[in-house]
Amino acid sequence: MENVIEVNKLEKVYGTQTALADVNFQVKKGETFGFLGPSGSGKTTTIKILTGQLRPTSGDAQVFGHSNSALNHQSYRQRIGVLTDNSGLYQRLSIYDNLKLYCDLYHVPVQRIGEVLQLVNLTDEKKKLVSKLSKGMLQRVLLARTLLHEPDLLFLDEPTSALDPANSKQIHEGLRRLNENGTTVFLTTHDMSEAETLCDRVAFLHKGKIKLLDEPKNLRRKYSDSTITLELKDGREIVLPGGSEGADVVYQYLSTNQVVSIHSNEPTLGDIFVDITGRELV
Ligand SMILES: Nc1ncnc2c1ncn2[C@@H]1O[C@H](COP(=O)(O)OP(=O)(O)OP(=O)(O)O)[C@@H](O)[C@H]1O
Repeated sequence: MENVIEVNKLEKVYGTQTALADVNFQVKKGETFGFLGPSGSGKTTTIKILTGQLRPTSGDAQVFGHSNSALNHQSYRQRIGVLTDNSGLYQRLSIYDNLKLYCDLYHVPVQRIGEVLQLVNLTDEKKKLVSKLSKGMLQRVLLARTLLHEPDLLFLDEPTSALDPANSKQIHEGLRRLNENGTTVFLTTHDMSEAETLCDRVAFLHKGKIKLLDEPKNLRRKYSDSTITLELKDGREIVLPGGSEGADVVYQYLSTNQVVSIHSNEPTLGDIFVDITGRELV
């Protein structure tokens, strides 16, 4: 499959602070790629390099075949969307009028407004003034604006941080619909459940280095201890080894009708991250 992003030996040093050290990864066309890491691990620096806002100290970041020196060109910018926390919305205008202004400015047909509002589930709210919106709605308007020019590649830096679960879910649904339409998404987050929900593959970044890169299900399988937990009707929980030894015991409890539930003990992405780096995600 075609690679949309190719990053080789990327390094970024700010003064004496190394933000990225020998970072290598590829993002395939149509995939949702999660760049995960705690605060200060280098996520924003990577997005800034990939969107042409920052030059790397060394190494190469290619997007759509353009090398990093060409990533601030207009032709590249038209193919990407970047969701940042910089709102730039007009408070006294409605959602619709804000989006229309953007359409006029960037020569996007106004019919597109209806499509993007539907994607972020704001069709019924389009006449509301931006000054009256909740944080979650505001974030959805910003996402809608990012999508107006139909970018092939979307960069999202912590899209749901500071949102409540209901609003995060709305954003996730919009992103899933986009992904179904073939948009490639590069997402940074420190929210591991968000990554599990949305990402085809994830990279774990720690202190500017990629520690792991794979599909979430492969990582969970790789780091699973293969044990099984049985919850019994008398309230006990029994942890059993996988394989035939555990299967025999499971069968005995099942055949005597004592079992409430059976779980395989797969780790979450958060567990794996802590295992690899020895620290919690914050
Ligand atoms: N302009 C800058 N000047 C100096 N150091 C910087 C600059 N920008 C970032 N850094 C440092 O580079 C490292 C990586 O920062 P970066 O913002 O990329 O991390 P992050 O993973 O996006 O963090 P967060 O989740 O808090 O946004 C940090 O140690 C940070 O202090």
